[in-house]
Amino acid sequence: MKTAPASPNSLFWFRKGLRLHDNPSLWAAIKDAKHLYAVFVLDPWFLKPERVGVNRLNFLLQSLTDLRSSLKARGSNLLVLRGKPEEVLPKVWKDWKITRLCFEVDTEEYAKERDVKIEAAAKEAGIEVISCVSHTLYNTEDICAKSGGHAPLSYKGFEKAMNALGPPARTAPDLPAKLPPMDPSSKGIADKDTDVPSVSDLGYIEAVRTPFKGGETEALARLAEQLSDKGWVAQFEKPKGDPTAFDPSPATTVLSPYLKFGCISPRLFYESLQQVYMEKKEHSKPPVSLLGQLLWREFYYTAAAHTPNYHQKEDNPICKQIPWDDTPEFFKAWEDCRTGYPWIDAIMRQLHEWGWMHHLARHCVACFLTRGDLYVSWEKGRDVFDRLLIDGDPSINSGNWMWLSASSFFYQYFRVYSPITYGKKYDPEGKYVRHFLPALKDMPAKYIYEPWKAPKKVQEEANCIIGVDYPAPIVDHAVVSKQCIARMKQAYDAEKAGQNPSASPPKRKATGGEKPLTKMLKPT
Ligand SMILES: Cc1cc2nc3c(=O)[nH]c(=O)nc-3n(C[C@H](O)[C@H](O)[C@H](O)COP(=O)(O)OP(=O)(O)OC[C@H]3O[C@@H](n4cnc5c(N)ncnc54)[C@H](O)[C@@H]3O)c2cc1C
Repeated sequence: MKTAPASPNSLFWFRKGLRLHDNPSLWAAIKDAKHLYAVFVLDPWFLKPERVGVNRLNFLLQSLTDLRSSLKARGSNLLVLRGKPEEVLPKVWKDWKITRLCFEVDTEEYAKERDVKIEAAAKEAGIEVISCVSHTLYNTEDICAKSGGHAPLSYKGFEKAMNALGPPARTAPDLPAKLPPMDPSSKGIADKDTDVPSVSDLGYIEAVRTPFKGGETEALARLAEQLSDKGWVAQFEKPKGDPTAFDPSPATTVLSPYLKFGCISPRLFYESLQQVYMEKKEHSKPPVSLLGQLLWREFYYTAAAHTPNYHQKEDNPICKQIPWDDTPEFFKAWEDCRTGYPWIDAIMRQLHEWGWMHHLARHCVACFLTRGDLYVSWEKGRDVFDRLLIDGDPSINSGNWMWLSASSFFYQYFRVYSPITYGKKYDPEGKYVRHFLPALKDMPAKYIYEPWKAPKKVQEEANCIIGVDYPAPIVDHAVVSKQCIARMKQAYDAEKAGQNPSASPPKRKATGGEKPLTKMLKPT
């Protein structure tokens, strides 16, 4: 057997885990290393506005810029390479005489397939490969092992498995102030095209609008700031909290995009929370506490990594086979913020502009698209979120969409969010709606959630004619929500009886029994 060289030339491949703190794979890369080459590979497959929206791409590039300057401060650098990792990496490991390759474990389906290929090619080239778990609190396989060999499908089951494992591993120590250098004579390391590009360099023309900035520096500051109000942390309870809060800041931490890209370590978040709880003995508990939220992340990661076909309805053993409708006009109206329900359209506008919305706001639009009103497949909504969210994270996203559409995890399909009264409860004046839908900014509070009910004169005074300046509702919630519940019951019953309801989906036209309100409710 070939033994690893005493002073390896290490290649560290950043993918997620865009941070220097708590980075065990980076520690493995620098151990006794003579040289360290840190790279990120921009795969052109992802770099398309129809796959990744401008806000998330920009967030990623900001994170890379931040990482680059942190590495430079430690005598190293980050080289941004372009192309398919399977092609780019073998080229550089030959050029740079690499003998050790390190990266963080990624449990997403596409990443696992890619990493298996890279690992095999590296080993073939005589390169030692080391990868460590640090994107999740636990190795998802260990959770499954404590849960009878499968992913727990309830939070209780998850907690039981987790408790059997004990607390997660401690965060890795801080890295040394100086990292091993690159060999200055190495081919290509000073090339301009290894700099971090901008979104426009990558062909994006749309403006970046999200107020959130990517990077480890920003993430650490955000974590410190959010946890500095210890009373708030101790009392945190979801689903309490205001989904309409946006100015000056939302009601939850907005750590999700930083966790998605690994700008912040989940174990650092975990340890920081434990410190607060040590001080504040009276505190909320999972699943509703802030720690509970972090554990939901872990729950979905475990389910995704150990469920075949998790990201689709078909052949997914945990997903109910509900025969959703194929009504592209409904789907498009939802995606383009044109349902005529201000609460729904404002949330979708926040998604387009910020790439982030409060959890309960996500609930409302996901319920509306699927089992609540439009009866469109969760996979379609998931894809829109996947493209536009700055925290778009496949394991969490698909899991929550299955939950909200009552396809898995949650089965109370008869509990539907009202697109009229839900937002009003938190924000009777409609500040949130006015901000994200300026067409309605002068609509009196009385009509802000149901502008089609405003008399013509009121609409004129508000400079917002329904059907002209803002659409009339595409469906009548009071009617369609009842139809949807009945259809969900039918689908559940069919599944119980062993039938496959997907085989013959009942037809439902956009202009069916419920009549689109665009025609039904003429503005008076
Ligand atoms: C339909 C739908 C789709 C979603 N898609 C995503 C997604 O793509 N990426 C994503 O990170 N979250 C997703 N969520 C979960 C949740 O809405 C966000 O994680 C949360 O709103 C992010 O805001 P925050 O960081 O302020 O959360 P906080 O309440 O401050 O929670 C802290 C962290 O806990 C985790 N967390 C919180 N809620 C959940 C949850 N329900 N499931 C899993 N982890 C959770 C997140 O990592 C979050 O950053 C989705 C929810 C729904 C209903």
